[in-house]
Amino acid sequence: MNDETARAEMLLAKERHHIDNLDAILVYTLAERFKATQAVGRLKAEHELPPSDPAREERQIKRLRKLALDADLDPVFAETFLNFIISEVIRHHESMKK
Ligand SMILES: C=C(O[C@@H]1C=C(C(=O)O)C=C[C@H]1O)C(=O)O
Repeated sequence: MNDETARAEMLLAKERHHIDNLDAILVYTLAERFKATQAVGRLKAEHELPPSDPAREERQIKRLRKLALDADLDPVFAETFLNFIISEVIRHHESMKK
């Protein structure tokens, strides 16, 4: 292995370590989000409120698209990702219904 390859390997390992830390943040963040949405789901089930709230979702998507643009993240990706999470949350809320 020449010096340049060795340096590339070192940079790769460093970036991958950074990625691993970011993945951990994502997992813990998602876990916290699902804990919060579970609490919302319990309230909805107890008070016979509908599992989904399309108006709230519309506001969230609008806000998230703006945040994504500010953060240099593809807003279409951000929207798809949030919709994926929200549909899982709604599925949980459906199953909590009495
Ligand atoms: C968590 C809620 O339930 C649903 C899930 C949402 C979410 O995951 O952000 C948003 C709106 C609802 O469709 C809520 O009503 O706040």
